[in-house]
Amino acid sequence: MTGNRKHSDDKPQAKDIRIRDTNVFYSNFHALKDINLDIEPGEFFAFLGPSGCGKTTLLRLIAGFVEARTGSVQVAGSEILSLPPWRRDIGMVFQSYALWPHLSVWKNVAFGLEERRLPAAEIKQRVGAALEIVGLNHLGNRRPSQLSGGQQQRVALARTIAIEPKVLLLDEPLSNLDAKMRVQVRRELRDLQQRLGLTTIFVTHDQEEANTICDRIAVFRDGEIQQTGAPMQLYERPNNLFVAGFLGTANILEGRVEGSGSSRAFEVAGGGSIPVPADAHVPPGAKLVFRPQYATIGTVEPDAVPLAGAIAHREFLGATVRYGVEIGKSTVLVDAPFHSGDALLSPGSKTVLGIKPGSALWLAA
Ligand SMILES: Nc1ncnc2c1ncn2[C@@H]1O[C@H](COP(=O)(O)OP(=O)(O)OP(=O)(O)O)[C@@H](O)[C@H]1O
Repeated sequence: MTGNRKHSDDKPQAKDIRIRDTNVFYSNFHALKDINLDIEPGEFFAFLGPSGCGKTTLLRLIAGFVEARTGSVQVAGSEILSLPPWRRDIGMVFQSYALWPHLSVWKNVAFGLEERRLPAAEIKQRVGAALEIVGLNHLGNRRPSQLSGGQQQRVALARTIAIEPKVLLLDEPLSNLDAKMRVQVRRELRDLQQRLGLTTIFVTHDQEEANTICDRIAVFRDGEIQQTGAPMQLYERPNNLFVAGFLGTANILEGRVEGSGSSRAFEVAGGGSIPVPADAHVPPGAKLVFRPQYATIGTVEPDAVPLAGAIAHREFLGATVRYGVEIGKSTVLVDAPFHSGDALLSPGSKTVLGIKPGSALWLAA
């Protein structure tokens, strides 16, 4: 992108981030608890979790706006917690974009470079290159108020890229955009991140956003990381009920495991029994969890177990019909494929679900 990059492919060398035994308090409130996390060079990594779980606090800790009581954060092998924010070489894009309203797009992008007192020729080159990367070179003279939300977001990105950070931090950067723009801009973000090869952390509470653009995700809850993994891994093999419920729709059947060894069975609260596969690891207090597409409705395949239920509600979604089905004390969601001419099941009618024990998850809180 600019003259002082050392690599032949014109990409900065991607940096890794290592976070160890990190605790953050706001007065007496324990906001981050024993965080340990490795982010690989060039990874697009998401901090995902509900509001107030500590995602932004960890991002701000890395950026230098929050202090840790214990622990360490290393970027490319160097400890950064003792450095002030401006010496960390970390670029952060805020939810609000934080653009200067009275400055042109060009001036907004140049601002951080002027602060660093770079030579005018280099500023010109870097601003031009950064605006080129985000496709806004033709709008350099406009003010932020004369841009769409997506364009403003790209100016904020350009401003951050221009300082050539080692690491890019994005704090819910799409939340001010409407649904259609969000989908478009998130693809652009992914594409840009790949081209720049920058290690990037993306904070979001939207699992679809995290799933679609990130290589790996850390799921947060109450200041702790519950699980870290690739989106598919978290979806297919969640550690607990919270992670299962946060990534996609998870049906939880109330009940308990009884028996032992090869005769274990999950006794469904309100009626029904499902054998537990011999190799299944079942934590104490586990519930049976399954995804809506892993049960059949009205038919039971040979390796599945029947459970009697009643239709509580239905939603016609086009390619599928999503039924709410009451099974004992639980209501679960099941997707049935829809073909033209199919008769839909009516709320109140009795039905049977087919559940394959092998596709079930056994998860505790
Ligand atoms: N400056 C502060 N002083 C005291 N408590 C704070 C401060 N900043 C954040 N908190 C609290 O710390 C917890 C974590 O906040 P944080 O902003 O990291 O959450 P988050 O997961 O990013 O949430 P959101 O998605 O709503 O932004 C919350 O309970 C919040 O109220």
